[in-house]
Amino acid sequence: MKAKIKAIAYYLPETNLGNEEINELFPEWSVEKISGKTGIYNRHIAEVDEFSSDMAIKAAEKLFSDYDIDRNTIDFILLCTQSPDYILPTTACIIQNKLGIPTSCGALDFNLGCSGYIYGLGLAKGLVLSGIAKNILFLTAETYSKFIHPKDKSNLTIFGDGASATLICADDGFAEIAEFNFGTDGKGAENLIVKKGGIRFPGLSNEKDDITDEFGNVNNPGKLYMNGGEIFGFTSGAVPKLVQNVLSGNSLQPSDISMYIFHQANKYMLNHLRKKINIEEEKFFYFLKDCGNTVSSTIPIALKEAINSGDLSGNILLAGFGVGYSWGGCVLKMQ
Ligand SMILES: CC(C)(COP(=O)(O)OP(=O)(O)OC[C@H]1O[C@@H](n2cnc3c(N)ncnc32)[C@H](O)[C@@H]1OP(=O)(O)O)[C@@H](O)C(=O)NCCC(=O)NCCSC(=O)CC(=O)O
Repeated sequence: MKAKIKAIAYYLPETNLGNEEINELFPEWSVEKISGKTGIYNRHIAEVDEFSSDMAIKAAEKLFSDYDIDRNTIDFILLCTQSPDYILPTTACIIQNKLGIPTSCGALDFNLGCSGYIYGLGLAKGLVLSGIAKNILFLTAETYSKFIHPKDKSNLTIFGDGASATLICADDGFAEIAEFNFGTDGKGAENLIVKKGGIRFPGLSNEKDDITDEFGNVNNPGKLYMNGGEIFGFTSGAVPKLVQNVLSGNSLQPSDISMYIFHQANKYMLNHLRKKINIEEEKFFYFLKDCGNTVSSTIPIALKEAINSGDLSGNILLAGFGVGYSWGGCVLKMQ
């Protein structure tokens, strides 16, 4: 038996945040400076009353209608999110009910960021190959905008909200999910973190807790903190090794890969990785201009766009890396 991807869809919220608006707030960063550094021109931002379940449901409904999928066949829901609607219950349960998927399905959330799509494919493959499930609805959804401090220009330029839906089936689909490689280093936990709002430090962020650092950057323990330099250093070390491990785990050479689709962190990071790993530009997919870094949704969004562009074939190497630290990669064999 093989686990295969049968369908992918995604959803981006309607409200846009363009570089012009960010430049109005932070005149020291011109429109060109932002796009030149990040490769991002626009992000989509969830409405005040729009949450991860709402976005994941929209992505799933699009998947069902675009591919004419019968929701009664879904027997497992996986949701990757770090911005769940509630601490409990699991958001996947709310989604099962709202989508009208049969109660005979399993459903769970898992908390990962930019490596999350790869982990989800791994979990889905395990469920299929063990015979536990046949048709898995794998969702990713993040509303990072609700974590970002309005005065934090660095995170504002990079992250956007979004959701994706992928259907993984037993022996039915356009891409076989081949071999994986995973890694974790919790030493980096402090470098990408929202400290407040869990159980250790409960409560909402409060303006009086704002902290201004020596460079004038403002943050707050209830908002997203990113040490960009440290994350850059981690990624630069971990991802080349990850790619090597994924290639050897699949008994492939770099020349056997027809397209590399990495987590779309930002252009500066992606260009650095592409050059360091020595990947030809035409084999390296970029898709972040209009949506930014949507965390666990960047890979499925880019994969969908690469499929739409019409020339995806052979072996595709996916790689995700980020918060945790956590990383993972795998090969898709296009059918
Ligand atoms: C954030 C960065 C792009 C910042 O780049 P640098 O480290 O070079 O920045 P720096 O502070 O040294 O500044 C160098 C010059 O770049 C400018 N600069 C920095 N950030 C900028 C931005 N966002 N837009 C425009 N200009 C920017 C500075 O003003 C400065 O300009 P001048 O030279 O004119 O003074 C980079 O550190 C990076 O790529 N870090 C990794 C971030 C990342 O990948 N995060 C997501 C992974 S995890 C994830 O996605 C989420 C998850 O897992 O949940």
